[in-house]
Amino acid sequence: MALNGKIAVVTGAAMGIGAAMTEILLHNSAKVILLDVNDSAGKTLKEALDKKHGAETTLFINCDVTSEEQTQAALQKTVETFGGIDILCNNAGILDESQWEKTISVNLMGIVRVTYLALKYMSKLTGGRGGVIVNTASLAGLFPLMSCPVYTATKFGVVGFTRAMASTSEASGYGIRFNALCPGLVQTDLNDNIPERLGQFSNLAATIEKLSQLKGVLNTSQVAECLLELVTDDTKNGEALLLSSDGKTYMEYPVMK
Ligand SMILES: NC(=O)C1=CN([C@@H]2O[C@H](COP(=O)(O)OP(=O)(O)OC[C@H]3O[C@@H](n4cnc5c(N)ncnc54)[C@H](O)[C@@H]3O)[C@@H](O)[C@H]2O)C=CC1
Ligand SMILES: CCCCCC(=O)CC\C=C/C=C/C=C/[C@@H](O)[C@@H](O)CCCC(=O)O
Repeated sequence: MALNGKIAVVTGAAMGIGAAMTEILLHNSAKVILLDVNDSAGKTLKEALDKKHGAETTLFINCDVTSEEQTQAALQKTVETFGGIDILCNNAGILDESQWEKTISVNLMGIVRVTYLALKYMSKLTGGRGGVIVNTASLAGLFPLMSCPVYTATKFGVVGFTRAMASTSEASGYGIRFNALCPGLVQTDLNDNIPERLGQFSNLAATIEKLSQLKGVLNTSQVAECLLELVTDDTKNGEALLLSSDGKTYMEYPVMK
């Protein structure tokens, strides 16, 4: 898919990986709707993007992906303003093992919610143009992270949901590709104050430090490059793209006979 003039929605766009995804999409001439709960960070980023890319190329909407009402309103505003949605990057996520229900609500239920609401506008079955949905999972969606069992569970869920929806879409004719992005540790705010984020497992904080020393820490631009690949390569559907300091590779799954 060529990105020129395409309409992309990015959740969790105000900071970290989402902000880098927004930048690379704009750089490739897409228009981007930034959804985030962090109003001040979203507005600050929008102002900076206006100077660089022009005000008409982006829209920031304060939207909590755990809210059906806010998400529906944000997608409706997107379509009213830009005429459709071609690309959805389900990226919003948190790490807070002490608030495990909230973690499931944002990381897994949020992705299901935004996807189902966006289908109405994207699916060829309901008048949409088709397109691509990329869900930010994690290496912890493929390999267990011992200090973060609930975060791990949500990310395994995201990978499973993505792969199942890829088959659903193919079988039903939505015209939408679904792929999961699985980075290792990335330098963002999510990696600050790790002991507090681990809750009852804070005794294992040193294992994360060890992991970062052993495997290194990625920067957000490296993750954004992988997003670009999953969005633009029309052959990719139902894939999980792993990114670590060793490089990128597609997960190979056994085929059921
Ligand atoms: N930083 C890392 O090491 C890795 C992060 N990831 C995943 O990447 C995604 C982005 O994370 P980072 O950029 O690292 O974190 P971050 O904390 O820097 O940014 C997350 C963004 O999501 C927003 N957000 C949080 N809850 C939200 C909600 N309910 N509705 C809308 N927006 C919400 C935040 O306000 C923030 O702007 C997450 O899904 C995370 O699990 C995956 C692998 C590694
Ligand atoms: C608090 C850290 C935030 C992590 C956010 C992420 O999504 C990063 C996940 C990155 C890598 C996960 C790799 C898991 C690998 C394990 O299966 C094993 O190889 C490492 C064991 C160490 C451990 O479990 O801590």
